[in-house]
Amino acid sequence: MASPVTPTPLLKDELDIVIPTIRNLDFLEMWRPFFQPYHLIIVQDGDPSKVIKVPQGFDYELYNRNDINKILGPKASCISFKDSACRCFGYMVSKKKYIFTIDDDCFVAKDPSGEDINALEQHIKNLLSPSTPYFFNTLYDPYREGADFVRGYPFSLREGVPTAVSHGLWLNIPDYDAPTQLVKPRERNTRFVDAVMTIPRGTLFPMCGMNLAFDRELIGPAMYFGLMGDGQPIGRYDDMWAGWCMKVICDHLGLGVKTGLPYIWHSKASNPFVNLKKEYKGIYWQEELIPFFQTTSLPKECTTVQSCYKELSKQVKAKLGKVDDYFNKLADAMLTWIEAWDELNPSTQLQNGK
Ligand SMILES: O=c1ccn([C@@H]2O[C@H](COP(=O)(O)OP(=O)(O)O[C@H]3OC[C@H](O)[C@H](O)[C@H]3O)[C@@H](O)[C@H]2O)c(=O)[nH]1
Ligand SMILES: [Mn+2]
Repeated sequence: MASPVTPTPLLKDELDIVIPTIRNLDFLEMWRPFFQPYHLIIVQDGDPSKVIKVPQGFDYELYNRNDINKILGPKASCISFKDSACRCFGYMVSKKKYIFTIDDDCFVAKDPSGEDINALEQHIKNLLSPSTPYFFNTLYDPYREGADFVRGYPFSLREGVPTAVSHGLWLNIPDYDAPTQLVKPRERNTRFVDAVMTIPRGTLFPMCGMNLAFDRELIGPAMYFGLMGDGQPIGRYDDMWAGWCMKVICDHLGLGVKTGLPYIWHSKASNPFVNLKKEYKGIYWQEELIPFFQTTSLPKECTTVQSCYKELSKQVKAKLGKVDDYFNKLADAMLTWIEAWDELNPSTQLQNGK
């Protein structure tokens, strides 16, 4: 009797898993059944002389700060140090169409039936099915098995648009800001919501980098996680900044962003006092940043992610430079990022990421 053929994991040779880390990578043992077939890109932050042990059997490349400096030269200045924002270097050096990024304190969660959740498989499903940013489907993801568009949903919109980003969530430790963490230190997220939905066009959202996947060819150059951490006045706004820039560009280019399933189990609460020191400026700056992104418009001549991003950098400098000089530096770093991206990925300067 022939042994059952194990199905080839979806996108096995078209997806890289990017992990920022300052710790050991034992968490991979729990993910082995789901991650082992895939190539890992490990971005080691902090002291490059520290040896990061990768469990046996994983196919990976590892970059520390010395490697980043060697590969990018002066352009390495745009890659953050001592902040998880460094993960975006992994997006830049990857050669694959898709990226899944996960933190090293995120583990396999269980769904209400007690089954292990293959977060990677769900992200791939999210990315391979269209999004519906122009009209909200009240039964959530219409492309999901057992669901569809509801009555009154325009047939002209049922084809949907390509999905650029899949934003997953977290059981146990929720991704709260420091003030919320301080007032609710024991709060845990126990609610499993069985839904995936498209974030409507024109709506921003707080993108968390903990459990995130995206189509690198559609939106990769917009996934810059900014200037954070060492030497910078702000931290823990890396993924937020990337999410706002990305969403404005996705809306402009007609691409979709989904949030919801899959869940991971977030195991470690970082120190709220340390977090407060990192993020406090962001808490009041964002009251000006959000209106900026909500009112930003990109000219129709911007038809590639790179051209959109360069235009966004110009507007950041013009309109946010007066909030704080940091945004002038960030606007310049956005341009450096795109230059570095194009140097490492010469073939991606195409129309609309196609
Ligand atoms: O200096 C650093 C600190 C951490 N990392 C790596 O980044 C991942 C997240 O670190 P950690 O789990 O300690 O922080 P959280 O507060 O849970 O992270 C959330 O908020 C900040 C970021 O937006 C992050 O994406 C969120 O998940 C982890 O893999 C650390 O090893 C680092 O590279 N450099
Ligand atoms: Mn964490």
